[in-house]
Amino acid sequence: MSESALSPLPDLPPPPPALLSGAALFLDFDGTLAPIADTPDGVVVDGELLDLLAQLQGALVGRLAIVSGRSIATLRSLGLGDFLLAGTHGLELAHPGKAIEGPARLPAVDEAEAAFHAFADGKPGLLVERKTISVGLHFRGAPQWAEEADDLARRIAARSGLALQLGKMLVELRPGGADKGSAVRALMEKAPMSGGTPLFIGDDVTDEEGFAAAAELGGAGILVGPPRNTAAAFSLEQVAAVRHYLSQGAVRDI
Ligand SMILES: O=P(O)(O)OC[C@H]1O[C@H](O[C@H]2O[C@H](CO)[C@@H](O)[C@H](O)[C@H]2O)[C@H](O)[C@@H](O)[C@@H]1O
Repeated sequence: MSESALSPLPDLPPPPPALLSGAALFLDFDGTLAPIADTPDGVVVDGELLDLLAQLQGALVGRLAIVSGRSIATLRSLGLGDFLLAGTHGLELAHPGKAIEGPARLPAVDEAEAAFHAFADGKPGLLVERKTISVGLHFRGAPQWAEEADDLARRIAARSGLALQLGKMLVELRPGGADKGSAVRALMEKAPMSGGTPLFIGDDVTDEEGFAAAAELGGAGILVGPPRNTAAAFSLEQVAAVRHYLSQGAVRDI
């Protein structure tokens, strides 16, 4: 029996509100700011969240970035265009009102998308998500296909050179060369994020590189959700707890 099976992972402590003071705040989106929904399109950004983010952005003198697996085009279409955005797991970057910086869509991604469609056709509940420079295969609506979806994505990654990105009930194929950790490091070198202490809040495996980069740079990560092996130092239970935590920063003079 493995050691992890014998000893349950310890609960991480909740983050002290004082961490928000002087923070350069990196926020994951799905599962952190917005609850997980059945499908990618089922997520709505409510006015309360936008107000909270705007207040924090003001209190932190602009040191707030949303770092998501979603493409920047999608984040903007969700109403998040007034914030500094890192999209597609750190591959894309955009300042409010400015052009998106990032690689072009590769032919290999189109081929992967065709292969995902061929696999998903006739299997109700599977969903292919076409993203600007990547493609996802979601099995939240048909978890019985999880293993085969994973096998397929691994095979395509091995022959195409695309990076396999695991997510919540999701496999994704994308160009390599960046992750949420590299996004944190790049953003911390320049205004508005430089000068703050990085604090990364996220729930998914793609957020682990963000937690590690924040810790390396003298800050910390906050894991949203149950205990797991993580580079985060603190945890919050769920989206509502994240919003409550952030609201303490929004009303203080930070
Ligand atoms: O880095 P994130 O902002 O957390 O984005 C990660 C992925 O989020 C979305 O998928 C996840 O959320 C969906 C809506 O709640 C859910 O239906 C799905 O099962 C989750 O995997 C998004 O669709 C992906 O593109 C992001 O990579």
